[in-house]
Amino acid sequence: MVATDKSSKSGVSFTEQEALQFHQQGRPGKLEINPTKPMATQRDLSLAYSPGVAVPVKAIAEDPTRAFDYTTRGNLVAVISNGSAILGLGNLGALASKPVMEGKAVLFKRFADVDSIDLEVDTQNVDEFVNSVRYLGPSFGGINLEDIKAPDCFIIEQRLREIMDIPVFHDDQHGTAIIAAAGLINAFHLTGRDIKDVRIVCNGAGAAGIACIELVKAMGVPHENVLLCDTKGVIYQGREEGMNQWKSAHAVETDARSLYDALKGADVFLGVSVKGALTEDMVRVMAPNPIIFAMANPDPEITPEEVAAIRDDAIMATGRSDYPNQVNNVLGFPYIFRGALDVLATTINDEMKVACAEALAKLAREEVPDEVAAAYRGNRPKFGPEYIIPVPFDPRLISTVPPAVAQAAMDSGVARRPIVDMDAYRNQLSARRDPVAGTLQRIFSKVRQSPKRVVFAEGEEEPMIRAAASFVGQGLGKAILIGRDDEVREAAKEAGVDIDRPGIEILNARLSNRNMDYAEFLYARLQRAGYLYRDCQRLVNNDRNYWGAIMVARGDADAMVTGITRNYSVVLDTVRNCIDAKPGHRVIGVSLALSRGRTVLVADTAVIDMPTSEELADIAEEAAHVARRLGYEPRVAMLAYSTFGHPPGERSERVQEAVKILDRRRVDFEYDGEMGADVALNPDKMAAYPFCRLTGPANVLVMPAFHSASISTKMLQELGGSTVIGPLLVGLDKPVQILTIGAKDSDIVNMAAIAAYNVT
Ligand SMILES: NC(=O)C1=CN([C@@H]2O[C@H](COP(=O)(O)OP(=O)(O)OC[C@H]3O[C@@H](n4cnc5c(N)ncnc54)[C@H](OP(=O)(O)O)[C@@H]3O)[C@@H](O)[C@H]2O)C=CC1
Ligand SMILES: CC(=O)C(=O)O
Ligand SMILES: [Mg+2]
Repeated sequence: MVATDKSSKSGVSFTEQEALQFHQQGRPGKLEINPTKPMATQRDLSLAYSPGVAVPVKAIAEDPTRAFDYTTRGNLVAVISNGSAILGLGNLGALASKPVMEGKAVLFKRFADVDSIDLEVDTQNVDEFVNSVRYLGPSFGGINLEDIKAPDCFIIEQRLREIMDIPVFHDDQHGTAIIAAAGLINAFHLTGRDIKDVRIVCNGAGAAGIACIELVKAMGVPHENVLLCDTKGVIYQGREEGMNQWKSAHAVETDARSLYDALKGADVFLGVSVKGALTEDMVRVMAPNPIIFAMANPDPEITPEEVAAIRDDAIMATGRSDYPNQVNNVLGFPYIFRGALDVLATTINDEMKVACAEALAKLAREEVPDEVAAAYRGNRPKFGPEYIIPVPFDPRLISTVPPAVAQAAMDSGVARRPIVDMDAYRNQLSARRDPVAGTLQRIFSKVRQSPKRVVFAEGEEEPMIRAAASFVGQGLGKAILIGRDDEVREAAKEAGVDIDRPGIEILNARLSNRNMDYAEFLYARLQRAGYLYRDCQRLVNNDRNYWGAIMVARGDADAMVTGITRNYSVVLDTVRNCIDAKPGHRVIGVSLALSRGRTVLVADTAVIDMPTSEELADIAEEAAHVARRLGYEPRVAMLAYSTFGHPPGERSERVQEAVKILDRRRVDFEYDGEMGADVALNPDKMAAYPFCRLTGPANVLVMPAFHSASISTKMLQELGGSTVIGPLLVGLDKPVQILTIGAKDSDIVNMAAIAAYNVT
């Protein structure tokens, strides 16, 4: 396929082939199902399946609410579509809608830890669709209808809501309306408008359009102040063409016939139609300080650039993540369902929707605290025209929106299991956030604020090329691919990457005029280590890792990633021949192990084989420093097979001695040991040692030796389901990150960002 660049001025760009590759790589698609109970022994099987499973069966038969205790039902939402209105792409059928529905399912998981499965129902017949869904009630805690065209969606939703005793929510209607309402509340606030006086034009009289204007009218906008338009123009009283009962309900008496007519003097444009539907001429005739929400996906009715070119007084929002003010239902559905599921709500009613809109609007008006600022691109956002709505990555959403929704469900009498302790509930919600994404998001945001030039040393390798393109596409900086021009181009073609996009440079070391300088630089460092000038020349010319590391050492690049084709220790030796340790630091490897609700740093996972006590203390200091760079307040556990002297042994004594060294150094972080990993991580076990100086479970684990560090992180990854990032190489004077052989392009991008962020 021809590589078409889907780019925008704000940085995130990709080719069509990259989008396909993203979906194809690894397991095709975006989700898989994992068991939550062990299935290892005969006993496990007896409990999970016959005969043990009969016990919950009988319990549920006696009391159906027990299904929420013994099955996935309470946390499971189906995303169901027939593909009749896929985004703004039209009726492309059930199968073609699957990528969107899978996407929605993973967003449920990512943002609110709601398990979700997509179901594509292959019928365009309303009755058949209703009948396919109505009998699925026992399987799910909620039904999210998606991308079903109007007016069918109104009938389908209404019928299913009547029949089913779980929330049925057509997100394109209510999700969109809720988020748009939140944005409007704030835009009115900023422009000093009274909701009773505003004149709104909504283009698109489908699922999203009808729901948006119903909600704004419910909020106080007078009926006659809202003009609704569709492909035939304004919906006026008496119009006959292309009408249905839902449109008729919003027909008004007016002389306006076209969208242009309707927009003369209008305060608000709500676009839920198609790309390009709003023209510059139309924007010109709107009232001063117009509010323009161009929400069609994937491309808006008009772009912010186009609006900015003709007037500077508009408040502009789109449905896209790469512009300010993203009015997208992803801000709503994960949290609305989270709140609804957590109180076993029978439905999602208007009170819950309004509570969600108000909670979102309020959040955007609040000061952005430090730990949240990092989730926003560029500078810390401040409530204003460019920031009227929180961004999807705002980590506060999970602890603020579901409680508001749950409270509204309780107050309006639809909660089957009310929440007793709201504060405790908020804390539980925070722990549901995916820490992998949170940590990386923070790093990515920081790097975007000061983009770097990063060497991707193995420039002829396809994963490196894809990673370089993704790094540049995400606005993280410039990528320098080291390799022969024609080889890199050939590999880029295979990878579907537009290698000539701005921000990517191909550098052929052999042809560079810096060869001699670099060889001399290397010779000066290695001449007393048995290397001849010629050896250095050969290394510089032939070994891309030497070239890249010297570029970084000399300041010709800011950072480097490499390692997908060579052994870690070989690359590490190369790097150390070119770059020293930072003065006063020790070079070590720190791995980040991320599992649900928890991130721990493990050290040293890369360099020192059998550390002495002195070295263990150094490792603790380095790792604590990295923890702080990553935004964690370190609580360091010095690990051993023993805990506080028992059972005794030589390895444990070394660790005890390391603790004494840290005492003498008067370091400024919490540490203690020696202790076992269970004591370090489990507060109940730590409680058996009341003298332990850690104030909570450790988040930095210093291993007694390289082998235990390496073995334990690999086991965590393979058996424990943790994501392990690293080892990150820390303590070097200039940032270089080494990957493991066979790393995927997404791992490379993460490491490149970490290198650019410079954790040291
Ligand atoms: N940002 C967000 O969160 C969301 C955005 N959307 C976007 O909103 C749009 C509509 O989605 P949805 O309501 O589900 O789709 P529907 O198919 O239900 O409705 C589409 C509506 O748009 C109208 N329309 C199409 N082309 C034009 C045009 N050129 N000028 C005026 N009206 C037009 C149609 O008119 P007619 O009735 O005459 O056929 C119809 O009323 C899509 O682009 C979708 O991506 C949807 C949900 C959420
Ligand atoms: C965001 C969404 O649901 C849509 O565009 O259809
Ligand atoms: Mg949709």
